[in-house]
Amino acid sequence: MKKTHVLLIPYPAQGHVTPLMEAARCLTSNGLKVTFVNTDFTHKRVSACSEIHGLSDMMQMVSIPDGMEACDDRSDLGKLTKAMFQLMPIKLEELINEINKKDDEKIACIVADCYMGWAVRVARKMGIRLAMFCPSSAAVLAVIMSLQKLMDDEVINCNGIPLKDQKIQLSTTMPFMNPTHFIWACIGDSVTAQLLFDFAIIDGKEAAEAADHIICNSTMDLEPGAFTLFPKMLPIGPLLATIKSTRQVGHFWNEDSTCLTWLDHQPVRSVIYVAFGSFTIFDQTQFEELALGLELTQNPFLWVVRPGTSDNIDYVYPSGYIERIGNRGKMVSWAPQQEVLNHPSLACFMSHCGWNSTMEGVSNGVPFLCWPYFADQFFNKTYICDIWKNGVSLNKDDTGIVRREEIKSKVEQLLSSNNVVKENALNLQEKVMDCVRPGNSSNKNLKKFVDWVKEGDEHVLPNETRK
Ligand SMILES: O=c1ccn([C@@H]2O[C@H](COP(=O)(O)OP(=O)(O)O[C@H]3O[C@H](CO)[C@@H](O)[C@H](O)[C@H]3O)[C@@H](O)[C@H]2O)c(=O)[nH]1
Repeated sequence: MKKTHVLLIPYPAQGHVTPLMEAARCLTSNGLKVTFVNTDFTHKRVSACSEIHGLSDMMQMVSIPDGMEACDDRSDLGKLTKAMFQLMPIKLEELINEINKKDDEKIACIVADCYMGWAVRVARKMGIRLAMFCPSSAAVLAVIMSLQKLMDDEVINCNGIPLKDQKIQLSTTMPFMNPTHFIWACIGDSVTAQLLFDFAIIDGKEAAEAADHIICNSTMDLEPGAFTLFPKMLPIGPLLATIKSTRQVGHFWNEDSTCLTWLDHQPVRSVIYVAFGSFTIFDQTQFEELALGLELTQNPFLWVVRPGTSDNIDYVYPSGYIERIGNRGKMVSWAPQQEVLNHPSLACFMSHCGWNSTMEGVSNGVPFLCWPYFADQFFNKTYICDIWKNGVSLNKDDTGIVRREEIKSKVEQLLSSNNVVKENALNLQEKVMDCVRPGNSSNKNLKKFVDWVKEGDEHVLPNETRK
């Protein structure tokens, strides 16, 4: 029997590839055939790190060039985004033509990352239906979809630069947002911010408007305001491999699974898990303060010290540190994070608040110590500390450093016996995990989305508002 064939294309970053691969697994387990298109560069990284565990034969992984030279620095997100915008539409069209020539099951639908909005032009030109995937919070996409209103209200100018230093609300049911925390406004320098605004955000808005549906790694309970404001956004999250007792796929670095055995030997709810996703870079001073702060806490800790990205920072631990810490601390270069967060010995998560880490921590009832670095992470911290109240913030001093005493004091505050934040984290976990149970909101939204892909436009998709 013929299968409906869907093409999925993520932005080439860790926090985009992994959740879209998980979405792909949800689609294949619902009977769809998936072609997953990475950039050549990402494809090599992913293939080098993982035998792609548990991928169904309904899913093929392919790649196209990203428009950069082999020697170019892909951590320059502005340049990368512009290069992809210029070359990838042509390459994607060629790829689809090639697939359609060979394969009886022609591409019926493109599901593009909302930061790869240029896909809308390919979909239109080739007459293929388009849906989008939102790897960040629905609130971030709600901001992108409200660009015109934000310009009309003079919150931002036509280049996306914030004009007001006061918090705004997109609707009365949405949280207050600081325009200086809009995603493009806090990515790197002004040149990078402008390139991202011009080549990802503007197109992302157009594509989100044109797309029939936008599937989101979120839940109705977490972001009711955003999903009510834009009902074409369908929460299907949390997208977690651990829900299906499988392993997360699509890593850019090799996971060090020895930390799971180490966790097995730690007391229940004792370990501080410290990980800052795939982009965060600290300078040596900050690195040392963090090391010494963890030492001061007296708790066991598991710390992901990811190899430096483009600037190849080789961190130096404080003198005698490794000997003093001994087995109380475990440092790894990349952890199987979803399994770590699911481990009973976890007490809290010191995190940069990337959206995937946020969803993974929330889904496991782990309270957060928030330390945002860039992009949407400042807003995600607002969700955690001010709206859901399942975490506390680590504050910088006047020189921009989070000091060791701050780390010690916030860990103690968070882990003290009667802390309501821990209780909030457990309550939130229950609500969020309930959404994926058969018949509940995320599960229904996924099924409706799959039906729409399979059967075409006759399916009207009102957003599944309540469980
Ligand atoms: O040792 C580690 C550390 C992380 N992860 C995984 O890597 C992903 C990281 O994603 P995320 O927490 O979202 O962080 P980033 O990689 O920094 O993600 C980028 O993309 C996200 C989605 O758009 C944004 O929310 C972030 O701000 C942006 O930095 C998660 O699934 C983690 O489980 C591991 O498996 N092992």
